[in-house]
Amino acid sequence: MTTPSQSRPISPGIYADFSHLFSGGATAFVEIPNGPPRNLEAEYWPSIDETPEKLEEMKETFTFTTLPPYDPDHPDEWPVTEAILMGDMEEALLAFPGFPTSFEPPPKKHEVRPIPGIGYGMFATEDIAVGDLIIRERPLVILTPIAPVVAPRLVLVERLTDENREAFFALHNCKGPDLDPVIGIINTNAVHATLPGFKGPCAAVCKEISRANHSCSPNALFSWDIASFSESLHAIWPIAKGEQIYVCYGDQYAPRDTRREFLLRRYKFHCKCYSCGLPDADSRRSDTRRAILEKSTRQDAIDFAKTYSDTVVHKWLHDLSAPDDAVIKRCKALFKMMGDERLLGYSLWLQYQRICAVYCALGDAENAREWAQKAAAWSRSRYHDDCGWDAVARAPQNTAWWTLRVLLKKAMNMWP
Ligand SMILES: C[S@@+](CC[C@H](N)C(=O)[O-])C[C@H]1O[C@@H](n2cnc3c(N)ncnc32)[C@H](O)[C@@H]1O
Repeated sequence: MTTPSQSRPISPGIYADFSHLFSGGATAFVEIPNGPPRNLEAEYWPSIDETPEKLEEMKETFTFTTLPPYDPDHPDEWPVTEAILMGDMEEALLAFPGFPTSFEPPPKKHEVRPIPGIGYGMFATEDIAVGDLIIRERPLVILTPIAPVVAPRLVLVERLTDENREAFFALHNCKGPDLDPVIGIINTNAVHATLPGFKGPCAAVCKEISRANHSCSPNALFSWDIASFSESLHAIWPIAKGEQIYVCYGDQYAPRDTRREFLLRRYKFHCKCYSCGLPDADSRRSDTRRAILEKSTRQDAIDFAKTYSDTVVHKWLHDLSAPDDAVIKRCKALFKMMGDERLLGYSLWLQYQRICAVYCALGDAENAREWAQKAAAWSRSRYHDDCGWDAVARAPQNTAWWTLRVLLKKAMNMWP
C-alpha cells in the first residue's frame, strides 16, 4: 500500500496510485468527468477547411436534399427537413456516426401563444426543472449561411411539404419588405446548428423552437444534435408554469449597450429584459458582473485546454496551507454571480467538476452528491446526456478524489 505524499504529481495516473482507497477492486470505480464530452465537440467531426477558394468552389456544388433519408421503419419521420448542402457535406453527414437516429418527441410542456406587440412566444404549461427537455424537433430547413445567397431559394421552399411550407411562411419576418421574404424569414428565425463537412455555423429554421423570444438572462438553451438531426430546447433555470421560455440571441456577456444595439440592428426590437431595464447605475454593475463571469470562466477553460487538467484544483490539493474551502469559495462566488445575473458562465462543466472534486477530496459526500446532481442536470441540457455525473452522484466515495486532501493532511499531521 502506498501512502499519498505531498510531492506526488496528481495526474491521470492517480487512479492507479490510489487504488487502495477502494475495496480490493470489488467497488466499481467512478470517474469524475474531466473536460467537456470530447466526441460532441466540433473538432472531432470530419471537416474541410473553408478557405476563400474552397468556399468559391463549394458555391458551385450546392444540392437540395431531403433529410433524414427515407427509412421504411420510420415512415412518419419523412419528409421533414429540406437542406441545402455543399461540397462534401452530404457524404460527411451520411457517414456521421449514428445518423439518422430516431427519437420520440418529449411530452408537450409548452404552448406557443400570441403576445401583444411581439408576435408569438413560447410559454411553459407546467413547472419545468433545470435540465428538462422542453422540446425536440427536426428543422423545417437547414442550410449554410452562404446557401441562400447562391442557391435558388424558391426551390428550397417549393420542395417543402404543403404543411411545412405553410409553417415556414407563418414564421415571423423582422426584415421588412426590402429583403426577399425567404431570406427575411431565415435571418429572423435561424437557430444555430452544425453539420459535418462545413466548419462554420449552419442555420436551422424550426416550426416551434424558432418561436422562442430573446432575453439577456435566458432560462433555456438550444442544442443541436447531428445524429438525430434535431434541435432541442432545455431549461437552464427553473421555469414556472405560465412563464415565458426565453433564449439568448446574441453575446450574453457583452455590455448592455452593445447587446441592445445588436438586437435592434439584427432583430429589430428594443430589449426590455430585466437586465436591460435596470437603472444606469445598476446596469453598470450588471455589465461588470457579466464581464467577470466571461473572463473568469473563459480563462479557466483556456487554462484547462492547455493540459486537459484543472490546475486550480490540483494546486489547491497540494497546497496544504491553503484554506480547505478556498476553491469552494471561489466557485460559489461565481455561481452566486451567475444567480444574481441569472446568467450561466462559460464552460460550467469545469466549475462543476472542480467543486465536486474538492468536496470528494474533503470526504464530504453530501455536498459532492449535490454538485454532481447539478452537473448531471446541466450536462443533460447541454449534451443530451448526464455525461457520467449520475454515477458520481450515486457514489462520490468511489471516485479517485475521495478523501485525498484528508489523507494528505493526515500524513502531514495537519488534519484535526
Ligand atoms: C425568432 S423570432 C421569435 C418569435 C417571434 N416573436 C414570433 O412571433 O414568431 C425573433 C423575433 O421575435 C421578436 N422578439 C424576440 N424577442 C423579443 C423581445 N424580447 N422583445 C420584443 N420582441 C422580441 C423580434 O421581432 C424578433 O425579430
